[in-house]
Amino acid sequence: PLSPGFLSRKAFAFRSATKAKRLQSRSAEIEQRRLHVPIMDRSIGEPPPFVVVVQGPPQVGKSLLIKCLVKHYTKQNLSDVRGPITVVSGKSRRVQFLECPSDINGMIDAAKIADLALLLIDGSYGFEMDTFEFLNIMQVHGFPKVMGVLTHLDQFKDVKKLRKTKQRLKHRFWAEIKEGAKLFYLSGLIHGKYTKREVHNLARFISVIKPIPLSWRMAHPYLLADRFEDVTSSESVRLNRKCDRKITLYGYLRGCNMKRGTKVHITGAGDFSLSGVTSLADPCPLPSAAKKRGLRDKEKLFYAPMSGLGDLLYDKDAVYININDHLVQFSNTDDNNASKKQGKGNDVGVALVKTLQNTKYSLDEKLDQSFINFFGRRPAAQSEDSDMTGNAISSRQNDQGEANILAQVGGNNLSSAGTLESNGHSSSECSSDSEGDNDDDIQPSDHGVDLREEVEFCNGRMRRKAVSANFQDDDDDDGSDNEDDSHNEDSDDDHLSEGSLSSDGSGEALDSDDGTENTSKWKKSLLARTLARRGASLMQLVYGQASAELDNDSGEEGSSDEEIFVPKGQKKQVKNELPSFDDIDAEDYSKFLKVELRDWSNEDLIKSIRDRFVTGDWSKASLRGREVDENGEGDEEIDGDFEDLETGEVHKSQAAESAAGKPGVQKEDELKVEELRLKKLALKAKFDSDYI
Ligand SMILES: Nc1nc2c(ncn2[C@@H]2O[C@H](COP(=O)(O)OP(=O)(O)OP(=O)(O)O)[C@@H](O)[C@H]2O)c(=O)[nH]1
Repeated sequence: PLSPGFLSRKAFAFRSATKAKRLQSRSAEIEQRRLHVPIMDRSIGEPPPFVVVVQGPPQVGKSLLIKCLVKHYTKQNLSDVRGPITVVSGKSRRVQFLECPSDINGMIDAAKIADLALLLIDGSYGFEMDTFEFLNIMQVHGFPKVMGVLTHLDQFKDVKKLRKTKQRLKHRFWAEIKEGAKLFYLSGLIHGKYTKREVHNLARFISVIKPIPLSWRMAHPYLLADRFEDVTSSESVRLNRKCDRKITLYGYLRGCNMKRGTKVHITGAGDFSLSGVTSLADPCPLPSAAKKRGLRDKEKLFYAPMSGLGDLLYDKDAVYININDHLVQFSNTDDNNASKKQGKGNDVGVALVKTLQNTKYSLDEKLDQSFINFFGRRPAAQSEDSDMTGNAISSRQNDQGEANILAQVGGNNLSSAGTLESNGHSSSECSSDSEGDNDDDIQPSDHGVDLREEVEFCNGRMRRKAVSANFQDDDDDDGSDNEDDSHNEDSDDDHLSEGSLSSDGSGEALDSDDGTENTSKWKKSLLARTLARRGASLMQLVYGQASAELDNDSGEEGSSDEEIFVPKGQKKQVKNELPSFDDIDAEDYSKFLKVELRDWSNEDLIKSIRDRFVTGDWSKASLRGREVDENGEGDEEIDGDFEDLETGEVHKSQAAESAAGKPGVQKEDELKVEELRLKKLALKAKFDSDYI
């Protein structure tokens, strides 16, 4: 029989007051969050282009993908991917592609401005550490939309194995990012390019993705410079090569408005004050806007000044027309690949003339600067002038502590990869067991984490494989293949349907609130790895010596042990590099960290700042100070003169005494002293008459 209590209960009603309260506050919180979601202000004009950062380990196909996408949108062949490339991708949408450098500093910079990150993964090799490092960095800067792209899938000869690998990588990608995160497959190359159909589908995906409004970015003005120019007068550069430069930076302003005179931080260069901001004509307007202006007969669909693509350059007060290099054979351009454009190969004569154009110093100057090195030791690296070169997103230092530590090891590996790359990109199998230095497992295994870094020599270079305990890379096992991957064999329609699904926000972004069962432990592992490295002594890593000797090197100048390890010139340079108060860039506060403190027990130093604590005439203040002093017997110099009222003795200042030789000055001083004395006598007489 049903109890009366049960009958009186309503369906879906709360039974516990606390639970009801909790749910109520949660729904109120969700509502508030919805209300406070930052919204892009479209009233000012067209929104700036959507930034797509293409990231991946070296040689994964980043440049090729950007070239293919640019070709898809603009029908233009891009010879070189340099700097941001803006293309019109739809009636009311522009996309700015940016290749993320393979070093950690570049990754940090790129993560700050990415609206969408395309994570390129070499399907034939598997996940590499670069991907996880980039994910970790993005987590710090506000997570944008993320999409994985698998390349090098044509290296699988066996269809079955390809299918299995795709599935394995997809599940791992989901586990690392989020269930349902989009992973795109680029099945191979045709005539050295990705297939048109796949590029088309990827472009459709990119166009449907909406950027996540990140509150910090919405509240701060920032711009990705797509062009920069040094406008310092050549005369001042000639007089002083290290003079303060004036740089003009061009780019789309994002976030909010920038104020005139505000301070800006340029990544890799430091803090600077802005001398002016000007709005220019849009170099890559939307088709609708271009029509309205009616100034162009041909729609311009791209803008990539750093890559040398495009014929017009917009300046503050001028528009420049680029003439193709083959039309002006010997003009001095900064395009290194100019000869390639001609399609005739490298002509010796042309190359000679071009090198002459690039000569900065005459032969005499070069001879003056040259020196003979008797020993094989490298001279202390000369700090060359601080010219900004290349990409506006350049390397930056000392910003993200954790990331920087990763960079130390990552950088080493990458640089070694650079030297090995000259062997060429061979399609040989990984030779992980053929070399003595293989399997340098940097990761200490006693952390109990599921992500491990495995350095190995593969395809002609060093690669850092991201090995997970949960996802075995057992390519060889050809066990039962009857998994349900019919949905995974992607037809193009599959891509599109998934695309529309992910475009409503359920797909790519890593959301910390949900997806608990799929949250991977890679962040934890990276942190553990970083902490482990932090403790390691560089001395020990490089020389295999106990670091104890290093600790007391500051005290012992001529320690013979040090001289073995540190080239003399370099050691001196390191010491000189410590900035002092005088040469420090006062605007860059980060540099204060290394400042040498002054010795404030030094009497002269104290005197040098004495004036800062006194307003008005120092001599009077000093006089007052001395009058207050009861003894009047200090060793300090007396700057003013006074009369001791008790003894009637007149003390003269040293200045007055030294000036005694000059009659004019002496007279004036005597008059003053006399006047003062009389005043004091009058005061004394008044005092005596009152009290005695
Ligand atoms: N077989 C095959 N080769 C590919 C694929 N994707 C890229 N490549 C080749 O890989 C090489 C490197 O491609 P890039 O686009 O220069 O790679 P990247 O990532 O820009 O390289 P870095 O700029 O050096 O980091 C090129 O020779 C490409 O043709 C692919 O899917 N299959």
